[in-house]
Order: sequence, then structure tokens, then C-alpha cells
Amino acid sequence: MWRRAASLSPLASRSKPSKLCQEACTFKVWESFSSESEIPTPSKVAPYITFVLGGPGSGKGTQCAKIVEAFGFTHVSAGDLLRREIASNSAYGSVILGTIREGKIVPSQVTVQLIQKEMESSDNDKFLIDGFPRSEQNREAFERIIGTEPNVVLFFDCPEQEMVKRVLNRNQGRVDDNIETIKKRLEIFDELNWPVINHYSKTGKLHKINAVGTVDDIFEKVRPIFAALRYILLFPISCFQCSSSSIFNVLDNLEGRAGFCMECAYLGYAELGLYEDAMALYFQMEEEGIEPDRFTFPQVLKAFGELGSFRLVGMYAKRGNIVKARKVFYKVANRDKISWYTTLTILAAVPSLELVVQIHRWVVRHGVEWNLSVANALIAAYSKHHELNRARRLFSHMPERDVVTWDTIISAHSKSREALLYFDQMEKDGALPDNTTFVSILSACANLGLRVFDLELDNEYNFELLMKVYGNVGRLEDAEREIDDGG
Ligand SMILES: Nc1ncnc2c1ncn2[C@@H]1O[C@H](COP(=O)(O)OP(=O)(O)O)[C@@H](O)[C@H]1O
Ligand SMILES: Nc1ccn([C@H]2C[C@H](O)[C@@H](COP(=O)(O)OP(=O)(O)O)O2)c(=O)n1
Repeated sequence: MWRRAASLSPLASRSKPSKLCQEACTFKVWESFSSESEIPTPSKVAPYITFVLGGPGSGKGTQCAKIVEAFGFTHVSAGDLLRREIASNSAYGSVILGTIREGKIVPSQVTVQLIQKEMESSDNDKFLIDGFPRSEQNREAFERIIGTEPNVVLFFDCPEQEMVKRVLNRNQGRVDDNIETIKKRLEIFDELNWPVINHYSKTGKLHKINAVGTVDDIFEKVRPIFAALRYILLFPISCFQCSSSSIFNVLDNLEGRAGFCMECAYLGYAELGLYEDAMALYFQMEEEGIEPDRFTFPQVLKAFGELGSFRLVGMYAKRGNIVKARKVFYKVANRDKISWYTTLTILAAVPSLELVVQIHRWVVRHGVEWNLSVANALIAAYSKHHELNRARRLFSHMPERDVVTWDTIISAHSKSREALLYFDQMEKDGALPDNTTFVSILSACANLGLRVFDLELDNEYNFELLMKVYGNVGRLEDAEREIDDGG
């Protein structure tokens, strides 16, 4: 069940930033309790993290074994890692041993680093982190060092008497499984555990499970939490056996959690490469007002990208969304398929500013903020939500721009003179305007009650601009009229 742990001695000396840290804290400086600092580079896979909480003897490890078997997680037990560190006779071993003997909690950074090493040494991306976080300090250290939060938190709620009985019968030769230490552990658990539980309860991630009953009975309470995820979690084991109807069976069995389940099923479809099904479900989610969250969104992008724009046009058209269909078609007709380009379509359809901001954070974390298509899409999305300051800020920081960038920022300002200033800047930067630029400029002129000749640009330039603008939109007679009128 357990993957081989990497040598733990590098606790004190780390030479490379981890895969996990690279993924999770793209822009954070690597932190290690060795105080060495490195700047990680971005990577793509976000781990799926489940924290497993509960008092000593509540049955966390026992249930974890069953979850691993049924859903393919990698089990990372904080207590086992600490015990392994003791057994390795490392510099920290004796300090950890003393702490555990006292029934106390080991300093958070030590535990987090051990967890981090264990996760890094696994090629799985689904983890059960057992016996952690035991305190708010544990939780904060994980967020700070790993740079991410759990997706799900399980809490095995067990009466003290039952926990004591189980621990005393555990028979694993543990130094802390004696009545004196158990009392201290329970006191400490009582004092430090509840703030953590309350925290996750507020975030809606907590699943409290009554841990009294047989092992199998308790697992039957755990199973539904993961059942909706099985199509992701069992991947790739079941990818050849999965059918759409089985996913909907899962959905049907999980009434009352439609949003969560649809998202899970969506992820399942996308993971399994059932992109048409994924997109059909995405449209259904859209109709039911379920917005993709930070986990679903990357998969939405992937599905759009994989599906290919032509099929996307067909899907939009079939659903009567001619505007979107036309937009996509126009892009396809003019450009090669660029999977990130589909970001634009998605972001343009994102209904709330809050979600745009979330997506923006997500792309920053994944180091793709300055991918041209992504940055352009974000500028367009912010503009759509009238967040011109954010759009301008992004625009001004972009390391490179293309004609779409300029068109987007100009069109975002089509009601103000800034459109003309951006156009001026565009020409000065040597970027070549296209039809969209000219249409935006004309539209800005119309909105401002200006003729192109009224622009505060030099006359020769105005003439050229006038010809270009009208010429490009097939309105040369208007250009002539404007010249006759006083250009
Ligand atoms: N539902 C249960 N009923 C009775 N004994 C259990 C149950 N679940 C686990 N145990 C036993 O209780 C002891 C503690 O369980 P364990 O999973 O090690 O707890 P934890 O990881 O929370 O400390 C073990 O000996 C285990 O076999
Ligand atoms: N996050 C953690 C987890 C465990 N520890 C220490 C203190 C705990 O009493 C021991 C044993 O933890 P473990 O989770 O294996 O055992 P129990 O669930 O308490 O039975 O390890 C810790 O300091 N910090």
C-alpha cells in the first residue's frame, strides 16, 4: 500500500525544488527548515489531497487502508513518517522520539517536510494524509510550505473511551500506546484538533464520520464521499470500462449534492478523454448555474482544447448559441488550433468577475499568465466585467503583445479616448493593425462623436489612417466624404 519513501536524511539538506512545490507554489520561494532558498519552476499536475483527522485510535489508519484499496490513493501517515524518522537514527530522530513519548506534537515544519518528501517520491497524484493537520500550526505550515490546501477533509469522530480501548489493544509496540501517554495525547488532541475541524467545517470541505461500529460499517459511510470521484480516482484502471450511464448512476445515487457530483463526473469524463460527454455536461452545469471551480476549470480548458474548435462550433450551434458558435468559427477560420486559445472562448463566457479572478489566480499559480492567449483572454474577460483597471494593469505588464492584445485593449476602451491613445501606441510599437483594430477605432470615433480626421494625430498620418480604417471595413465612400467635408 505504501510507496517507498525517499531517504529522509535530506530533511536537512535539499538540493532541488520538489515537483510538488513547483506545482503548488509557483511564485513562492522554496522554504525548508534547512533555511535553504530556491525559486521553483512551474509544473502542471495538481495533487488531489485528502486530510484524515481523528483522535488516537479513532480508526484513521484502518479506514485509510480501505480507501487506498478501493480508490487508489497513496497513504501518507504523519505518525508513521515520524516513527520512520526515529528508526532512521537521523539528527531529528531523538527529538521526535522525546516529543511523541510525551504525547506532544512534533514541530510542524518537520512533519510537513516529511510529508512533502513522501508525496514527492510517489508518482501518484492522489494522497490521503493521515493524522494531519493535528493543529492550526500544522495546517498553516502545510499551506505555507506546500502552498496548497486539501480537497477533502475526513474527520473520524470517536468517543474517548472507545479510542482508549482501541489504542490499548493495538499491540504494535508503539512507545505512545500506554495509558499515561494516551491521556496526554487525548488532552492535546482535544485542545488542538477543534480549531482545525472548525476551520475546515467553514470551508465546506469537512466530512464528519461517526467512527463507532465495525470497520466495514464505517467504510460504508466513507465510500460515498469518494464514489463520485471514482472515475478520476480509479483512472487509469477503469478507463476502458467506464461508460456514460455508469457515471450517471453515481450521480443518481448522490442526490442533494448535484453541483459537487456534476463537477466530479465532469472531471471524470475529461480525465477519461470523453470530451464530448464532458462538454455536454459542462453545458448542463452552465444551464444549472454550476460554475466550474479551480479544479474543474483546467479540465474544461483541456476538454475544449482536445475537442477541437470545429466540433465546439457544432456543439454551440446545436444548443442555439449562435453568437458563440460564430465567434469560435471565426477564430478557427483565421487561426490554427491553439489549445490555449480556447481560453478566450471560455473566459468570455464566464459569468462572474469572481470566477475570472479565481481563474486568473489559477493561471498565475500555473505560470501560464504570460501565455499570450491566456493574457489576452484575461484582458477580454476583465473588460467584459468592466474591470478596466485590472485589464490595463495586465496589459502594461505583458512581456509581449500581439495584434489580439491590442485589439482587445482598444476594443475595451471603445467608449473613451484611450482607445485612440492605445491605437497610437500600437502603431508606435510597430504592431500591424487588422480589421478588428479598424472596426474598434471606427466604433471609438463614433462613440466619441469624432471623425477620424478629428483625431489628434498629424495630418499625413490622419489621411493614411482614414484610408486604412474605412478601406479595411469597405467604406471608402465615407472616407471620401470625410475628406470632402474638411479633412
Ligand atoms: N471500527 C473499529 N472497531 C474496532 N476496532 C477498530 C476499528 N477500527 C480500527 N480498529 C482497531 O483500533 C486500533 C486503532 O486503529 P487505527 O486505525 O490504528 O487508529 P488511528 O490510525 O486513528 O490511530 C487498531 O488496532 C485497529 O485494528
Ligand atoms: N501531525 C502529527 C501527527 C502525529 N504526530 C505525533 C504525535 C502523535 O501522538 C504520534 C502518533 O501519531 P499517529 O497519527 O500515528 O497516531 P494516533 O492517531 O495518535 O494513534 O505522532 C505529530 O506530532 N504530528
